[in-house]
Amino acid sequence: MNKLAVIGAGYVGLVTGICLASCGHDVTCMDIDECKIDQLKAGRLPLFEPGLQELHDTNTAKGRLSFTTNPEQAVQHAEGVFIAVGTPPRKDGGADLSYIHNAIQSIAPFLQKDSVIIMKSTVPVGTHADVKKLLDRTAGHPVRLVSNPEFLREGSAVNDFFYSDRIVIGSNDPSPASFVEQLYHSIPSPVIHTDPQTAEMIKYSSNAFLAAKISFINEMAALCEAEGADISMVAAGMGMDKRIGEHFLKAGIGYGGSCFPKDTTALLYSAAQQNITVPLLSSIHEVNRRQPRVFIKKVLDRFGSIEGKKAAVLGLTFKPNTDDLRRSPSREIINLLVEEGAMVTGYDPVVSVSGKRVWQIPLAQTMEEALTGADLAVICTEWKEIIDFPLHCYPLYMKEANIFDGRNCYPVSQARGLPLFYSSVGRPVYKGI
Ligand SMILES: NC(=O)c1ccc[n+]([C@@H]2O[C@H](COP(=O)([O-])OP(=O)(O)OC[C@H]3O[C@@H](n4cnc5c(N)ncnc54)[C@H](O)[C@@H]3O)[C@@H](O)[C@H]2O)c1
Ligand SMILES: O=c1ccn([C@@H]2O[C@H](COP(=O)(O)OP(=O)(O)O[C@H]3O[C@H](CO)[C@@H](O)[C@H](O)[C@H]3O)[C@@H](O)[C@H]2O)c(=O)[nH]1
Repeated sequence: MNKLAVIGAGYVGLVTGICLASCGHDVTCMDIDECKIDQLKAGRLPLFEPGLQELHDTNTAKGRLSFTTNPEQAVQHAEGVFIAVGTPPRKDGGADLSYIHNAIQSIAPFLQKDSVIIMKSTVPVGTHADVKKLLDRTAGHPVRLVSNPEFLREGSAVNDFFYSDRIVIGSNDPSPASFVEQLYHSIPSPVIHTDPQTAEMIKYSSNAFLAAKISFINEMAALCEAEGADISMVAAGMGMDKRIGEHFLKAGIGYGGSCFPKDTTALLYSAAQQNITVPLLSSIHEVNRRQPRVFIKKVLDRFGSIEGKKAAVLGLTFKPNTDDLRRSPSREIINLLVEEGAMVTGYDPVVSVSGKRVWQIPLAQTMEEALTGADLAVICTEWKEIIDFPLHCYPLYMKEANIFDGRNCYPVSQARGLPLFYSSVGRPVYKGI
């Protein structure tokens, strides 16, 4: 068992720290955000992630987890130090590495001579070499640095950590690489060892490929609508081919979140820096950018104008089982509805109860409240609560049950015979009114 530090107690930092504590390691999580650390010290997680609070409580009780804002305290005895700070997009699309640089500068003076720094943050190819130089210079001695990108998904992060499809370890030196591998010894996932730049590239290529699957299926959905085919069945039929695979073929209003949008643009930026044309990559991004507007056109086609209409937007987070609103397609959908003059009320199973004020719109406390008196409902996130809310209940609350389902939550057959209008993505429209 090892003494570890995690720098950055955000999504990845907390999942990494708490799960590694569950593997038996002694972990200190450090963040510059005092509110976050105070909250963590008081036993509350600053984010919603199924299963994480329970693991946090167990490991805190066992004395394996602690939290601090002090970099020296975090790293002075640590054999391994994970860097998990953000790498948000800059205006030009490139990744902003200033948080990485600041984190390195704050910890380097306090590192043990033989400790291993492990890069969990998603960083552009080539960053490893630059960070290594910065580390050596600031620490005043050579520091061992390993690239260890993270592949967890929000909403299923705990499971993804313990049952990861692979653990990628990028290093030119076998000794720190095997140190990192043994940290994960209780996790039954295959390990792939590469050089650092290949590890960095695996992360970006994986996200770009998954984003490509989504943009591809969304483009096919548009064709399905024109031809009267059903994208759900098309995806099922395609996915049965093992070479294609069934996952990430759900058509909808496009991908959001803190990763796909920023990582595809960062890759585009890197390609431009290298003077390499990447038309496929550009299209993935472009198709996704257009997707909310394509969806709202269905609303406008139905109503002509939505000026003064009451719209309920169901689901605000970028996907279910998280409270993360970063780059959520719901935001663009809401902006477009408001731009067209609609009066929007939002509902989200997690955000509504949090008491947060989101995007300047009123939030209802229940789905029924959001739907009451509405002229149209737009489903943006496939929360279980929304899927479980039967289609036949919409007309009970709405002024007129015009439902625009951006996540294909219901089988179209469920609409049959009901007094409602049901339009989804890539599937036949049902006009019961
Ligand atoms: N969110 C995901 O699902 C996910 C999955 C895989 C990889 N990633 C990558 O992991 C990295 C972190 O993402 P995230 O979603 O956890 O970000 P986040 O914004 O949730 O958390 C980052 C944290 O780092 C802290 N921080 C900033 N500067 C610091 C410093 N100098 N010292 C200590 N703490 C500092 C911030 O206060 C914040 O709490 C990114 O590179 C992201 O691309 C994210
Ligand atoms: O078939 C699909 C699958 C996903 N999405 C959307 O794609 C976005 C991202 O979803 P998902 O990938 O499940 O969530 P993230 O938590 O953003 O995880 C992605 O980004 C992380 C950060 O890099 C990686 O670690 C994960 O492997 C990668 O899946 C969400 O808006 C989803 O609604 C679709 O529209 N259709």
